[in-house]
Amino acid sequence: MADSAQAQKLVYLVTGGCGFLGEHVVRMLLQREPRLGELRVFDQHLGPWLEELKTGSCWGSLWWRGCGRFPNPSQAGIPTPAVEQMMLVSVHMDGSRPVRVTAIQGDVTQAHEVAAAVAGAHVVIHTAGLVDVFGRASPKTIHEVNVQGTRNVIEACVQTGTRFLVYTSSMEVVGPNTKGHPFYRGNEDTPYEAVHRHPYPCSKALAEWLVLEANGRKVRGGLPLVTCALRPTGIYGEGHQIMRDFYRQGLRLGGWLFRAIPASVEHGRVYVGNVAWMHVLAARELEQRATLMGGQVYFCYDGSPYRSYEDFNMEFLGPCGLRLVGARPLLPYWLLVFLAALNALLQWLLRPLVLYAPLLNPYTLAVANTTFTVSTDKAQRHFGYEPLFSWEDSRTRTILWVQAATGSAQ
Ligand SMILES: NC(=O)C1=CN([C@@H]2O[C@H](COP(=O)(O)OP(=O)(O)OC[C@H]3O[C@@H](n4cnc5c(N)ncnc54)[C@H](O)[C@@H]3O)[C@@H](O)[C@H]2O)C=CC1
Ligand SMILES: C[C@H](CCCC(C)(C)O)[C@H]1CC[C@H]2[C@@H]3[C@H](O)CC4=CC(=O)CC[C@]4(C)[C@H]3CC[C@]12C
Repeated sequence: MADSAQAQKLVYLVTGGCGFLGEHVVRMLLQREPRLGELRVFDQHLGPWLEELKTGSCWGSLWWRGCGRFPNPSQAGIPTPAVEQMMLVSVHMDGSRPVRVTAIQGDVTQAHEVAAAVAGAHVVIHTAGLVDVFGRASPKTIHEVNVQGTRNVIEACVQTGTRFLVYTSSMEVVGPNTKGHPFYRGNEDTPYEAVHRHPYPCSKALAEWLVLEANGRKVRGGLPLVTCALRPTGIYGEGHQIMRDFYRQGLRLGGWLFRAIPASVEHGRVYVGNVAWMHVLAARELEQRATLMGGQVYFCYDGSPYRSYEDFNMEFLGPCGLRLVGARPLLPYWLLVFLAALNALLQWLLRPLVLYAPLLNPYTLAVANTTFTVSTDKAQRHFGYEPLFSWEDSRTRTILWVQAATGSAQ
């Protein structure tokens, strides 16, 4: 954004701002976005950590809960959302100047709630999504949140005049595909047959397409919308629930995990702090580099090593006392396929009675068992991204989190 606007304070909205990635994006913006004037955190479930922002702030006295009014609602004739909100005032980590943080409890599937939250924002970072590959939610719900929710965000930008939209997509919009073709250290231009059947990747692919297609649409006031999509591979780091689940599973099994996937199958992983940093940089650079970045996709990458899903997890779980048994998978692949199919059948049979959603199902097995890694520098070339955290830092931070989250610190 223009130099003359150096002093201009920008309003950012982060949807899904209380999720695993969203929280890191919010904290990163507060720490590293000098032009941040107001930060709106929109989520269906507001996290208690938002209140820590207030505690950590010397401006902490200004705080309302359930005030029911949004600061800038009438700007585009948008009604205020009938949701609980809280406002608090926080500061940058360097204590330089205040930033207003507004937490908005809302649902992206509700167009009026999204429009009210977007009104007056300069930039929207849309990370909210239903991440479900285990069959916990129905395909319809996944579609509503991921596709209709994204459509609502785009329409809200157009209606209210917000020009910059960064969408959190996923590697899953590319693959692994249903045929199990490997994607070996590919980039954004690598040809690949992207064929999906599972509701989650289908929804992410459709939502990404909507976002990219919206690039260039005229927003209220006549200027063009500028959009881009970031595609993380498997994200890890502080707050990664599946990592914690694997740790607990290992503890239940006496400190052992059993190899199910060959070590030669590479699964792309990226540290959450770097994914968040990439979002902040992309959002910052969208105006200045609109022609270059508008309508583009970027894989998220950093210096995390290429490993199998299980070997990668052991980088963190090993130092927490777990061991991975077997240089090769202990069970033959056909048996895993059978067990995954059995799980799917049980899920279907039990659905009227109870939700049975184990980690192993035909889809997760196929993803874990198909090489999918990226090697690219597109984000560096287009908007100057360099990972903020080295592999060593990312690893240490994640280990400390697993230890703290599970009480395994020695
Ligand atoms: N976790 C991963 O490995 C990857 C995640 N992604 C994408 O990153 C984004 C964030 O994912 P995570 O942080 O892992 O998931 P998460 O589940 O921790 O966070 C998603 C957030 O969105 C919120 N949300 C869900 N439905 C909502 C609704 N209807 N209205 C408002 N908020 C709603 C949730 O409350 C949650 O706070 C998602 O869009 C996901 O598709 C992409 C690649 C990899
Ligand atoms: C849960 C899977 C591991 C199961 C191992 C098994 C079959 C031996 O029990 C996870 C393996 C790969 C994960 C996915 C991958 O990292 C890509 C993703 C991207 C997203 O956008 C959302 C999450 C996920 C689908 C992720 C989900 C867990 C795995 C399938």
